[in-house]
Amino acid sequence: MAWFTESTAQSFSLTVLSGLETDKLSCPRAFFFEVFADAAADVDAGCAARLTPETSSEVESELAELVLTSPQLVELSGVLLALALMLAESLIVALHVEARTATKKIAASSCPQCPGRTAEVRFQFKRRTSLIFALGGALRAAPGGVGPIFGVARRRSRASAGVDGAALPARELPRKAAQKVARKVCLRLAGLPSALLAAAAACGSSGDEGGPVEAPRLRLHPHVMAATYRRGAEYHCHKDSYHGKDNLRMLTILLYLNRDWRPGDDGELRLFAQRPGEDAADESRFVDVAPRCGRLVMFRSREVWHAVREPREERWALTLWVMAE
Ligand SMILES: O=C(O)CCC(=O)C(=O)O
Ligand SMILES: [Fe+2]
Repeated sequence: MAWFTESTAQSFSLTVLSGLETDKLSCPRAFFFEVFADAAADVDAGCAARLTPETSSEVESELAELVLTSPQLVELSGVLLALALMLAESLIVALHVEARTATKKIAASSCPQCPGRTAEVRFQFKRRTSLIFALGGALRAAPGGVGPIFGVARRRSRASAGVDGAALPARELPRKAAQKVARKVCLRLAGLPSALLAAAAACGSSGDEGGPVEAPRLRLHPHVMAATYRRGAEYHCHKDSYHGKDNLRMLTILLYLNRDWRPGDDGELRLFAQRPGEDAADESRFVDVAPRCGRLVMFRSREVWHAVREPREERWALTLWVMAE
C-alpha cells in the first residue's frame, strides 16, 4: 500500500488526450486520463481539467470542483471522473494488496457502515492464470442497489485465449481483512450514484461544452473488474461488445495499477485501426498503450478493436464498463 500513498496527491491534474493520434493510427474514440500526478509526465495534453479533491469525504463535493474543458469528456465525464476519483483513493489498492497477500482465500463480511449491505470477496491465485475479481453493487447508479459483490473468474491463458473466464468456486477469506476492505469500499462508493447524477446535471448545464450529455440512459456495469495477467496470458484482438448484441457495453474504462512498469515489460494494451468499410481490425496498424500506474484509458466498446499483449511481469488493470441500450 505504501507505493500508492506516495503517488496520491491532494491536488492533481487530470490530463485528457482528446483522441489518440500517432503516425500509425488516428483513433478518436480512445482517450487517456492520467489520474495520478506522477504519471502525467509523458502525456501530451490535448486539454486538461484540474481537480482539487478535498480530503473531505464526499465524492459529490470533489466533483463540484471539477472544471470540464472537453466536449468528449463532458459526454461521459460523470461516470469516468467519479471512477477516477474513487480509484485515486486507497480502497482499490487496498484491495489489490489484499489480493496479493492472500492465498487461496475468500472473504465474506458485512460492512458496518452500510447496514444491510454485504460484501463478498472471492479470491484465488493460480500460476499462469490471471485473476479477475470484481466489486459492484454500490456502483449501480440506481438508488437502493445492493452492496459490493466481488466475484472471481479465471482469466484467459494463451492456450485458451478467446474463451471467456469461468467462475471459480467460492472459498473463505479471513474475516478481518475482508471487513477492512469492505468498509472502505462501501464508504467510498456509497456516494457514487448521486455523484453521477450531479455530474451529469453539471455537464448538461455547462453551455458551450457540447450540449446535453449524450446517452442519458447510461448504466454502470454492476462490477468493476480487476484483472491480472501474468507471463503466458494475453488477450487476443477483440471488441468488448459486438453491436451491443452480445452485451450492452458501450464504454470501456480501464485503469492500470502497475507502478513499476517499464518499456520492455510488455503487456501493453494494443488498439487497432479498423479496416475501411469493414467491421474488422487492421492488425498491421495499431498503437500500444503502456499499462502504467494511474493511466486511465477509455474507449467505445463497440468500435475499438483491441488486445492485451503478454506481459513479462504481473500486470494489473481495473475495468469499468458503461452500458447503454
Ligand atoms: O486490460 C486491458 O488493458 C484490456 C482488457 C480487455 O480488453 C478486456 O478485458 O476486455
Ligand atoms: Fe477488451
